[in-house]
Amino acid sequence: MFPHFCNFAFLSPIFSRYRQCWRESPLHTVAIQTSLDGLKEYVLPTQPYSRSTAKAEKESEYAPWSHPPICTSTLPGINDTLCVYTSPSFASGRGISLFTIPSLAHQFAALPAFQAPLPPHINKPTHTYHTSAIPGKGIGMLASQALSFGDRVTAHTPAFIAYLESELSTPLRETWWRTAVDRLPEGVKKEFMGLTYVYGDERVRVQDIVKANTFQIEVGGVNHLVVWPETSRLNHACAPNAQYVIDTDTLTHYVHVTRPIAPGEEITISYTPPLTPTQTRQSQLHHGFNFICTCPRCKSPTSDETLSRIQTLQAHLNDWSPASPASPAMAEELLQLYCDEGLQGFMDAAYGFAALAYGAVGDADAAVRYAGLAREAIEMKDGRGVPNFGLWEGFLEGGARAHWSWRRRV
Ligand SMILES: C[S@@+](CC[C@H](N)C(=O)[O-])C[C@H]1O[C@@H](n2cnc3c(N)ncnc32)[C@H](O)[C@@H]1O
Repeated sequence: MFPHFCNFAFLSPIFSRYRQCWRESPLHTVAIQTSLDGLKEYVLPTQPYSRSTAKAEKESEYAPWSHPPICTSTLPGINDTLCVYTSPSFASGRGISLFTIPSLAHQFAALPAFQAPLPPHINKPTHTYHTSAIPGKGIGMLASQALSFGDRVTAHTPAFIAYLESELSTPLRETWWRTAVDRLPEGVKKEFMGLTYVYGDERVRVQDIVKANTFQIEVGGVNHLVVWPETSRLNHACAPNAQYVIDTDTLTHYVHVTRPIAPGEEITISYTPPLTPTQTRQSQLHHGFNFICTCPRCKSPTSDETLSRIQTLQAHLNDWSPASPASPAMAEELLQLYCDEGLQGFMDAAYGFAALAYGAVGDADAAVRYAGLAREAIEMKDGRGVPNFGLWEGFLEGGARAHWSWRRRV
């Protein structure tokens, strides 16, 4: 049985913030939903692309894609075809392959990522980390030097993007995805094929790799699975010391440090929403990622009590009725609890509550300080395109005194 894989991504403007699990069916029970006629239109999955083919001479017709797209027949559930699009020259020759519908490939191709040279820090090796085997976790990423809040750990473009569908059978999907991966330049293809997997079944190796390593993004209203090979080595912790964000213009996956990391310490992100109870997180990790989390938060006897106190405090701070017990002291307690739980990468809401709580008692300096921290935390977690970023930007531009919350609790 295939488990499902969960991960998150946040995107705009053609993207939107999204969090969802990828559920896959067992290989042996998946019905082939495309007609046999459609098979005639498939190319051989492992047939290597030859630039000497006549079609390659017309490559500019397909720019930025190097090959004439090869497509499925029209799939009834989406009333469209899915095609393989590859650009070996993407990101200075790192390359990228997509499996998506033509209109969305067009949207991807219009992104700055395809239209202009990428900023030089993207896809550059950094000296911040190295990979190593971690007992019980496979390969992980360890800090190569002391890292501080806000330090950038990685900035990479993806190798593989696939439309999330349930139209194709697992074997057929494997055929198409393999074609997409086979067309990548050798370096990134090797990295992709060397990534970890869940089942170990060679027949579905590409899907297996995607299952263990994918993030999801929504593009034009459609979920896509995305693999960033370097970032894939980040293991999970329920109190992670790093946070990721995706720049939708450049398709770049960034990872930043959210609390000090000592040399040799493992760098981690959270695969699950960390403000859910231990059992929920455990179940998601087990079913989605096939491992039992043994991190300190999962073993802590008081972590769930702290979560419930966090929720109570947030409910009070969100209560603007005259009877509300909300106060700056309550906001400070909330901030402390987030820190105690190791959730420094998820403090945007807590900082926001603090900004409002201080503004509500007429402390403009503290309100502005916390609004700035809320904006910074959102930028690091969700990017600048999300509405909450604009909300705090607006607060800071207008000033605490102009905000609706000003002196609302005096
Ligand atoms: C995205 S990969 C992370 C890198 C992976 N460890 C590797 O060897 O390439 C996800 C897989 O890593 C392993 N993993 C990640 N975090 C873990 C943790 N906290 N404990 C145990 N295994 C973990 C699981 O096997 C999971 O399916």
